[in-house]
Amino acid sequence: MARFVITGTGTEIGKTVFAAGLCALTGGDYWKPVQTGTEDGTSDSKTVLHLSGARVHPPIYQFPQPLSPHRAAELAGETLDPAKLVPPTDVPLVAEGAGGVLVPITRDLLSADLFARWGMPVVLVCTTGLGTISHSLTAIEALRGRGCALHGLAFVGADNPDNIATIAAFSGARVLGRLPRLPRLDRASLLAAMTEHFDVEDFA
Ligand SMILES: Nc1ncnc2c1ncn2[C@@H]1O[C@H](COP(=O)(O)OP(=O)(O)OP(=O)(O)O)[C@@H](O)[C@H]1O
Ligand SMILES: C[C@H](N)[C@H](N)CCCCCC(=O)O
Ligand SMILES: [Mg+2]
Repeated sequence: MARFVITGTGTEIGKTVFAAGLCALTGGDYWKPVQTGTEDGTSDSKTVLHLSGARVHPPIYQFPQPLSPHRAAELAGETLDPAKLVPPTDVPLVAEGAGGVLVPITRDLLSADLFARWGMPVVLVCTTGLGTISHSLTAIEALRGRGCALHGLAFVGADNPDNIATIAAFSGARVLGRLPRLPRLDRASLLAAMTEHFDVEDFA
C-alpha cells in the first residue's frame, strides 16, 4: 500500500501543493500531524482538501503561531508528545512534515527522526533554482544519516536540467518528476500537471 512522508528542503517550497497533487494522482489520504500557524485561519489540510478532495485525517496537534512545532507548542503552553504522532493505519497515505527535514518536533526530536520511527518511505520536495544543489544534497544526507528510507525527489519550479541532474548524480537519489509553478492553481490544473510530470507507478 502506497504510504509516503512528504518533506522538503525548507518551509514554503511547495510540499503541500505537491502532497495534494500526489493524493489526487494516487488516491491517497492526507495527514499533517503537526500544524503550526493556524492563527490566520489557514491550514495545509484545508489547502489539500481544496486542491484534491482527498480524505483528510485531522492533525494531532495544532498551534496558532507560525513557528517550528517545538516552539509553537511551548508558546501555546502545551507539551507535544511524539508518541501520539501515530500515522493512520491501513490506508494509502500522504503525510506532510512541518518545514524541512531537521525541523524540531520537540527539544529532543527532529522531524527526520520521527520519519525514521514511522518507517515510511520519504519523498523530498526540492526547488529547481539557484541554491537548490546544496539545500537538496544537505537534506538528502540528513535523511539518510538518520535512517530514513528516501524514496525519491520531487522538484517544484521551472525546469533546470543541470541542477536536477547534478543533485541526482551526487546523491544517487531517484528523480520522481518536476511540478512546474502553475499560473492558476486549482484541482483540475494540479491533477493535469501531476499526470503529465509524474508516473503513478513510481508511487505504487
Ligand atoms: N506548483 C505550484 N504552483 C503554483 N503555486 C505553488 C506551487 N507550489 C507551491 N505554490 C505556492 O507556494 C506557496 C508555498 O507552497 P506550500 O504551501 O505548498 O509550501 P510548503 O512547503 O507546504 O510550506 P510549509 O512548510 O508551510 O508546509 C503557496 O502559496 C502555494 O500556493
Ligand atoms: C509555519 C510554517 N509555515 C511551517 N509550517 C513551520 C516551519 C518551521 C521552520 C523552522 C526552521 O527551520 O527554522
Ligand atoms: Mg505545507
